[in-house]
Amino acid sequence: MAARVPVPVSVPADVPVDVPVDVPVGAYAPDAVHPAEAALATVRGLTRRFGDRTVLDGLDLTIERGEFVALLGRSGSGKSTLLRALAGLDEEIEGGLEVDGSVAVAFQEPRLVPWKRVRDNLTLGLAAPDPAGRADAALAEVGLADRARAWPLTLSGGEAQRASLARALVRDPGLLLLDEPFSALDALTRITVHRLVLDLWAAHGPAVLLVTHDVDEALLLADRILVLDGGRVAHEWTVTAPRPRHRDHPALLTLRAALLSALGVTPEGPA
Ligand SMILES: Nc1ncnc2c1ncn2[C@@H]1O[C@H](COP(=O)(O)OP(=O)(O)OP(=O)(O)O)[C@@H](O)[C@H]1O
Repeated sequence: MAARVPVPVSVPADVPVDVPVDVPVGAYAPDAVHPAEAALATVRGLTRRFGDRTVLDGLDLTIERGEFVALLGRSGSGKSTLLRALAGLDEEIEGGLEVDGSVAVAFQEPRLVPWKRVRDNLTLGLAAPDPAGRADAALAEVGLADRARAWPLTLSGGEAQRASLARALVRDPGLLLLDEPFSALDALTRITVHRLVLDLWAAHGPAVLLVTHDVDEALLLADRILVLDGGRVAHEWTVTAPRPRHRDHPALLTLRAALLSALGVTPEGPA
């Protein structure tokens, strides 16, 4: 069964296709399996082929409202492919995929439109009352109230990434997809942005699906950690350690070892 995923229609022509987009409720695969009552996103038998290569192979996944999920997997295992499918950016998927809410995406590079000021990047394609007011409120939340009229190229890496988060959040998404958004940041900025993301998550309550290569990042942030392998969710752990978490928490150390093993990393290096 081929899922019918519409191309988002609310995006103006000059917007790169990969800026956050609003995906209307029920826009996915009308004939997909209905999600369980509380589930925000339900994926059933998701398959994606590129030529004769099957990258996602009958993948099942459920994301509950408000939960923070981290997705790991070896390079090329299909993490970004899954995110693109959930964002409604891939029309060639097979299987059932349903999201009961709007979806926003933040990528590894902030991908701000360089010829638009920061505030205008946030309001681009935003169909909501008082877009400028909403944008300013979101910028204040990420500590960029004074950069609303700045050009994106004048922002530091951390500022640009915070602007990118604000651009996603201003859409008040039910599901926030984060595709390695912290990987290009230096270690100190990364810690600050981790805290910011947890604060924003607590304040706004979206479900988050974070793609990361960083095992510790997943352990510090997520309620649930998934490992993608063979085109499916091959491993899954629930993280119950209270937040704020410290990486030396005994439960996290045990989980860390299991995760590294699932990713094929031994203490001596890759298996
Ligand atoms: N448009 C495309 N055309 C052909 N092959 C593609 C396309 N997009 C992705 N692929 C292939 O699908 C596989 C999975 O890619 P994907 O980017 O989802 O992996 P990933 O797990 O996110 O990898 P990484 O961790 O390296 O970012 C890769 O082998 C990639 O070459």
